[in-house]
Amino acid sequence: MTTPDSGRLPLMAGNWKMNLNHVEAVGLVQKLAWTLSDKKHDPQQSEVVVFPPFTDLRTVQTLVDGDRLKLAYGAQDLSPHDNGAFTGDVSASMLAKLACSYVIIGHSERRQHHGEDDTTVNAKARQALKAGITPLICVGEDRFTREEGRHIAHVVEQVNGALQGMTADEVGGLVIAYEPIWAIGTGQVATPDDAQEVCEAIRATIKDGHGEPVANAIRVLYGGSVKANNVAQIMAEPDIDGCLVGGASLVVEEFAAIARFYAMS
Ligand SMILES: O=C[C@H](O)COP(=O)(O)O
Repeated sequence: MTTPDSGRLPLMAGNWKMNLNHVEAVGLVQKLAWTLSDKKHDPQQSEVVVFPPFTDLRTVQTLVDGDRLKLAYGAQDLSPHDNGAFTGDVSASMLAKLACSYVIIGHSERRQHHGEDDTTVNAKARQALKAGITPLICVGEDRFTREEGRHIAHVVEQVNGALQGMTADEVGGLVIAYEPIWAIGTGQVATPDDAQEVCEAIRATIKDGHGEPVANAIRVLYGGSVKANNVAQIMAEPDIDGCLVGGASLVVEEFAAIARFYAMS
């Protein structure tokens, strides 16, 4: 298999959430890099990114740089502010100093537990872009919204809110992850058809707002109970360019298999 017809390099992102201390982070990153190399992972077939907690970022940076690992890394959140009296926050420029390539923004757990709305997500995404870090913006509906049949409208509203006021160039470099909340950590992965329906709507929204070339360039991921045994079906969908993986990214063999979805028959 070669890079998909879309020309978009699949992205397999491992969100560790609030797990692993720095000793465990060293173990996981080393073992992941070793496993991918042992299994002859082809970086032209998928880009692999890990998202450790803030406290592990320096450790991961040192490992990736020192051992020239073929892994990228990013942060799970950032401040919407430049700097100043914002106790506990971490700024985009701090993450840029740690050479983070990506930052997750608007994960449903941030929206749910920290009251983040689309305005916050937009402000954070702008901070990331200003610092040269690629935002990975999460959107997705809860079970109630889906049962009412409002999931597409809900996600489209989140996407438009997150991208408010951005230029086509800025939008073209983003990653958007569709994560239905009811699928996160539940084992209830969305069907490929359901995931495709929403990812297609996300791309259509980008096309309406920013034009076809931008819509064709942007990578749209699916997240929610992705495992080695369901990734191939999800990745077969034309508007899904990768996966945002939680629990399974903490298990090296599982995440390595997900990253190597292209090798599954
Ligand atoms: O960021 C990752 C998502 O929340 C998915 O988590 P999960 O793979 O454990 O369902």
